[in-house]
Amino acid sequence: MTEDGGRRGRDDARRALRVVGTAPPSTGTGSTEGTPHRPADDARTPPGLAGRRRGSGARAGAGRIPVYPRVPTGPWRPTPGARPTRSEDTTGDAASVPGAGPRLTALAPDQEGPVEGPPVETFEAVADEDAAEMARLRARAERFTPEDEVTAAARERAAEHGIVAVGPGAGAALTFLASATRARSVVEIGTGAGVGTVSLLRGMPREGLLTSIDCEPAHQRLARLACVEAGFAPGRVRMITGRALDVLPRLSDSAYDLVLVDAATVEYPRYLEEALRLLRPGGVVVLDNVLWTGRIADAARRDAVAMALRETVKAVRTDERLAPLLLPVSDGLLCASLLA
Ligand SMILES: C[S@@+](CC[C@H](N)C(=O)[O-])C[C@H]1O[C@@H](n2cnc3c(N)ncnc32)[C@H](O)[C@@H]1O
Repeated sequence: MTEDGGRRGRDDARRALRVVGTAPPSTGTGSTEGTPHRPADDARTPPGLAGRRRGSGARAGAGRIPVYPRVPTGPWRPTPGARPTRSEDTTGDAASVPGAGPRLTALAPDQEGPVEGPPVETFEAVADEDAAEMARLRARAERFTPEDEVTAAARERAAEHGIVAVGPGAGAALTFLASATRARSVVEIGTGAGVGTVSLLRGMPREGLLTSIDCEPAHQRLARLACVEAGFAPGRVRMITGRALDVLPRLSDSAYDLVLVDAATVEYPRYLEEALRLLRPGGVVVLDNVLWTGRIADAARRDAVAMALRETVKAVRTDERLAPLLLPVSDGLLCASLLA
């Protein structure tokens, strides 16, 4: 595609985002739904582990897991055009970054009340009959690639521990993307019970290394078990325990082929920025749960999760450096490749 063609397409995409106006703020239900409960030790020197930042990131047998107290947070605000500040000093071991280890749980933005702000942009409305037909097609696509016993067991453990694993369709898409891009170095933000981890590893070449970040060590134990059951050597995965936004700045610029985002939804805009910094040209970022079981399209929802997801979707659609694609599998897999 020519540059003009690319720009025209993106202009169309921008127009397709509907400005819905200032919808009445949702009151917040106190529910944690929509904030999927998303979890240092590898002797291998991973590709891209920091200590050697290149440039400034200028391109633009686990038991039952206890329920931990929520981390109090201030209200989330949209951050148009903002880049997170990162310490210049990024030397050190990513496994010992501040924030590693403490017991955290995903944020509960719905409990923080509505977010005030500019008019909401969301997806175009779809006629009911179209939606019903699409739902049927999606259900078929979801069952097109049946899961094996290993994945089914990992999924069951995820459910037992309250972890929202990637859906079957999304898992198949991850294997496909890792294989099609021959992804040798992959970052997974949100290890969970390892359903996504195993899906990615199955598509990666044998020499590939997957770096997986989660703030819950217990979740990472479940994921390790899933990897062992799937027959992957421990050296194929580097688990880093810590908060994603503490760990990610320590990974090197332009060193990764694929980044999967599946942790705290309210942090998606910042994960996206980090992911674009980590990717090499031609690399692919994949964000799970962007359709949020359809709730993202409801303009009346102005809570932090909805706002963060919309901000992320808009950023991916309008960034001229990216070739975006929304796969309506599972809960919505937003993909984008970084144009070379
Ligand atoms: C939706 S689950 C990931 C599911 C995983 N992809 C799978 O398929 O099994 C999200 C994970 O992100 C973790 N998480 C939530 N907030 C986080 C944060 N701020 N930093 C790191 N991990 C986080 C949770 O502990 C949880 O294991």
